[in-house]
Amino acid sequence: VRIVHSVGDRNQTSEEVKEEIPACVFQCLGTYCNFPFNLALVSPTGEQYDCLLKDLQARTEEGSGETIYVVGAGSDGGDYGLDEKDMAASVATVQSLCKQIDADLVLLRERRESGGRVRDYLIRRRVPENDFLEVRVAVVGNVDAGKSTLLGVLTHGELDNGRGFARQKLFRHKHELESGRTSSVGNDILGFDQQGAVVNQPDSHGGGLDWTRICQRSSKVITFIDLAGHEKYLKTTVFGMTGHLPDFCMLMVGSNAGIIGMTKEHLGLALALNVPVFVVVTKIDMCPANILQETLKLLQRLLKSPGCRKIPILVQNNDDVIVTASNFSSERMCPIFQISNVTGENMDLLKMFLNLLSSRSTFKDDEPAEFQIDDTYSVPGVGTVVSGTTLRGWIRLNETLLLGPDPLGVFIPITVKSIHRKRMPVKEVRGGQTASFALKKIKRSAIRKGMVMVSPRLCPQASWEFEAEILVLHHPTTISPRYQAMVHCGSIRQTATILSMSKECLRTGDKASVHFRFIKTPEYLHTDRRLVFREGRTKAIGTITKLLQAKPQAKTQSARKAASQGDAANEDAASAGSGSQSQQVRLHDM
Ligand SMILES: Nc1nc2c(ncn2[C@@H]2O[C@H](COP(=O)(O)OP(=O)(O)OP(=O)(O)O)[C@@H](O)[C@H]2O)c(=O)[nH]1
Repeated sequence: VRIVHSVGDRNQTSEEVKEEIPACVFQCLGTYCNFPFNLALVSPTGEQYDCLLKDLQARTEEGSGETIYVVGAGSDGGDYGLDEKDMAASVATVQSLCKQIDADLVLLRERRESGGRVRDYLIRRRVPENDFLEVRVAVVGNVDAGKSTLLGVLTHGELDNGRGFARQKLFRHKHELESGRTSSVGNDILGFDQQGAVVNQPDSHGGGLDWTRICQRSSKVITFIDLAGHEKYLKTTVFGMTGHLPDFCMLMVGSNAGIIGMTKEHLGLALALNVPVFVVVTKIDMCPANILQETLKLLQRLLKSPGCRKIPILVQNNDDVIVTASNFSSERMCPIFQISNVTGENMDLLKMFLNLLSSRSTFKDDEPAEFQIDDTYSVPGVGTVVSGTTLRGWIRLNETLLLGPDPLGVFIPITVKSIHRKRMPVKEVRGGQTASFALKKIKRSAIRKGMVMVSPRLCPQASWEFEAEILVLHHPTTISPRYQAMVHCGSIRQTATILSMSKECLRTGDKASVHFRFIKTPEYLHTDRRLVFREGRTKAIGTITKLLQAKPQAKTQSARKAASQGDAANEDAASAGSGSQSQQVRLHDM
């Protein structure tokens, strides 16, 4: 549980406190220094100020550039409150701390407690122009739950009429997406400025959204990964949940229809992949009260069940939003919103919550780059373009990375010709950010989803075989060696065969160590990565425990031929002209 920082009890004097504090409390060591004394923010000593600053730095780093900060609460988490004068002094201290780390302070709420006022602030670091915090939210739920409608309402700022008005806008947008310039998984963006106001403004003529403008004005951009609700698209949904690395999952439930169809399936998938889930119950304007209560009751029961072990919280007001958002990354808390896309009821609570979500990806400056490819494009005049997620490190323009593995397990050097982030040209991207790269000297057909581009420092190797600890969630009969099913791991999606297992056969609910082998090509894998193993209604989840390496092989004749064809194709693309900027801007990176 992310602990909301609390300083400023009213129960002790600073002098009493100083005597009690062991010296180690002041050695921040990069962790929180939770002052067990009052007035820490009112008039901190130099040493205390430094400690508070280090603490704030650590907390904003952990929260990918932001944190929720409580002024006037007890160090034990209890609310004590400050009088007006001490509150003003404390806020001045926090403002000064924020200035040091180039962050802004936004008041979220003020409460009155027995000892005075308590305030919650959002502290958000300023981002350079053309940069923004990025949070990915996968949108799942059964057909007709109102997914497209909600995304239309959120991103276009106009309410629905209950007959598909809001989603039409999205479809117009999607139609653009479908004209070959996007991934098969639809996505939409919602930008928030530094104060938490929505910046999306569709143009008055076509109703489209200018992504570049949104990104330029935003401090934070939420990307909704709109996954299909229909069962026949489950493969795409699983790919979206594993390959697009969502930070969070928004599970939509129609209040009148309840928990039907794919709802449980999608929830199970999010749980299997350890993606924190929040639920949005829609259509409350048209649902009789008793049916709504029944849906909520069943939903809460499902979330609390041993399979889910969540703590459902019905979000009713701003206080609930702040509490749930502060503790959401813990995965156990599961906020439930009840909204109407037609009347707009509770939409502000949902927007406030989205603004407070911070990315779960952590970033270290010195890590070697790793980028996973989830889609490829061939853009006239530009050449081959790949889109995907930067898992770690920095990737810069004109940098040379290793792309692979090809069917022989070989990685080849590749140069990044241009980079786009949300359709905006940029010079670099870093871990946690999605991007599109135009690549030099490679044919689109030589690249497939699941390949990676990594720093040569990583000396990447491809694996045909691996071991994983798996848990069978569902299988109608038994699984035994030679069984084949689709392995989803990150953006890898390939059939694998079970070679051997630590048990003779596996049934629903069984756990085992399993030795897999890919059937078509070796893949670039990591231990500790989650995987989903599925075939029809059969599903298992697991974690990779061991890679069984296939040595990188010397280039064979056919590989050389493929590479030279790539060169030729690329030269063609280059000679077709380089008026690429506008075309690339239209590209849909995630
Ligand atoms: N009255 C009312 N109607 C709604 C609400 N939300 C969505 N609808 C309507 O419900 C219908 C289905 O909504 P969609 O947004 O298409 O549902 P979906 O979940 O995206 O469905 P798929 O894309 O097929 O998975 C549309 O006619 C919407 O106008 C709501 O809050 N209230």
